[in-house]
Amino acid sequence: MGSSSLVVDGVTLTYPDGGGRLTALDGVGLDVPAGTMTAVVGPSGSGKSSLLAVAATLVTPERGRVVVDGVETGALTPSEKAELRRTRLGIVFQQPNLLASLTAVEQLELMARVAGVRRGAPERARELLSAVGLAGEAARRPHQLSGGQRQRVGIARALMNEPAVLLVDEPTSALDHERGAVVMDLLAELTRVRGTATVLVTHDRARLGVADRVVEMVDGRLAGA
Ligand SMILES: Nc1ncnc2c1ncn2[C@@H]1O[C@H](COP(=O)(O)OP(=O)(O)OP(=O)(O)O)[C@@H](O)[C@H]1O
Repeated sequence: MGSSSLVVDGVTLTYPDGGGRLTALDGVGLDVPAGTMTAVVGPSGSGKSSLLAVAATLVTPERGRVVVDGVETGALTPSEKAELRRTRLGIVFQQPNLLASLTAVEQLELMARVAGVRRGAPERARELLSAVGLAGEAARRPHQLSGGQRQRVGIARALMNEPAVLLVDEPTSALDHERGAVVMDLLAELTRVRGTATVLVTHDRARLGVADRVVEMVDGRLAGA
């Protein structure tokens, strides 16, 4: 699939473990076309977070390739990788880590400023907050938002620089059932509307129906499609 926005191919990653090495990813391959969402499930310690870290270019695998939006990341310098993360990757962490002193709309505008994009940023920030159902909360600071609303600000912020690839770590872990369902539906909709190649790591098997594809990580290997 040459048109996939995210290609992970034959990736092996190990960590130091006592005197030896622990294999966290063992020849993992994953193609994620634009506008589709792949959910990654699997037991604790199976390698799901490691896969996201490799796809995010935060960790360099020993073997294999990671291609983001057509860019081979293997040959990039650290600063080129940082630039790639700012401009082509959207990352949603378990905890959105919003800045306490900034309003919702300012959290998004800051993202644009960091990426060096100023033109149209306020309008785009408001449009994205509206897309995640927070048009009325734009002027609120994190302590004035619920956990689910903060998570949605984190999602909107990740989309601020129009990333080709959206990486999402356990988006519903801090949310109750109903709010978790809202976030999953929202991610599926944003994936289609914004055309991102989305990878979502989750423990929650109840709402996998909204993903285009579900893969299971077991002992550092991917199974199922
Ligand atoms: N920085 C590290 N140094 C050493 N070992 C690590 C490191 N990070 C992860 N590991 C090990 O690599 C394996 C895969 O971990 P990883 O965090 O990717 O799993 P996971 O599926 O995301 O787990 P969880 O669902 O609990 O978050 C585990 O055995 C873990 O202990």
